[in-house]
Amino acid sequence: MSESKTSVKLHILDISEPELDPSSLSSLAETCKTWGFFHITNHGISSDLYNKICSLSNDLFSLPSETKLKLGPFSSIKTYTPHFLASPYFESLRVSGPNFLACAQSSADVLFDKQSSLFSEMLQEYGSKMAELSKKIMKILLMCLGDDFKNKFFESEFNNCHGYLRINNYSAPESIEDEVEGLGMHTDMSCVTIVYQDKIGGLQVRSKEGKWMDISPCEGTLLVNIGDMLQAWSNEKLRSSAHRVVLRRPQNRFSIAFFWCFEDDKVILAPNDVVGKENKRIYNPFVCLDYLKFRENNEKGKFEKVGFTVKDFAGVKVWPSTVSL
Ligand SMILES: O=C(O)CCC(=O)C(=O)O
Ligand SMILES: [Fe+2]
Repeated sequence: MSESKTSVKLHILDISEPELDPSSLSSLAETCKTWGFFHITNHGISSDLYNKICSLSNDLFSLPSETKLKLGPFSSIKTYTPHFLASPYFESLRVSGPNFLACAQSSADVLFDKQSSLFSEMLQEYGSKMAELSKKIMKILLMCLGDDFKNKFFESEFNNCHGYLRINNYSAPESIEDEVEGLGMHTDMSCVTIVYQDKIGGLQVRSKEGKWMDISPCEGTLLVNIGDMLQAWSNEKLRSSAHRVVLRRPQNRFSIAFFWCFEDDKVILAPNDVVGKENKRIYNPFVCLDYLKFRENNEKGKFEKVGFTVKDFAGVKVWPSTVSL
């Protein structure tokens, strides 16, 4: 595997600030256009809540495979992604909102005879805080795109967004001589994703030139990235970057990703004001669910691999202006 020894330095946004000055907004806009990733600080999620969720999730992931397979991918409930589907080192549990409690509890009920509701209650707290954070982040991103865009577009375009969580468990590689892929290259299909990663590291973003850059864990911050839906809606003023996870240490890695998405029947079309007079629209309008299905069908149940991205699905084809025959 090609190794990267370079870390990228990303903008750190203080999400508790009521007003952002123009220079912070322009620096954030630049980071979003170049990398599509940034950190947020003062986010209100305690490390205590995260650690408790990790420890309870660990009880779940430690169960025998046959037990976990009751949750998917071939059962009716479909909240579990086993090893070997995305990567031999990766398994995950999905918890959908807005009722994170009910969703987590229905998974726990299948696996455990007697289970307290602590796990589900914590995921409810985590999920609802993430939904609130996503709204704040989206409003700030709209301010980055244009002066009055928060007032103009938040209620009308983003009010019906919904979120789901994926708790990711990466097993330790047997040998550390070479790094292994914990999660292959992909883009997220969301508007925004918020990732809480532990201290192990290994998340990498692909630069525009195709170079893999490390995103080192940054104490006290959460990582935010732009997904495909927002890349299309913003006419690529915000970038949905390919990323992956590499494992280099003989240790388990753990992360929780929250995906904030448009509603299934939403027609995604960049508003004229967002496209701007001097630019051309680079995506055709499309229905959110059609894109999700396109990804699912093209990956044969696999993970979100690049190759069938939103650009392949809805990008306006550019024909050469002169064709030599
Ligand atoms: O585990 C991570 O740090 C990132 C996970 C990720 O990219 C995803 O779940 O889409
Ligand atoms: Fe991702």
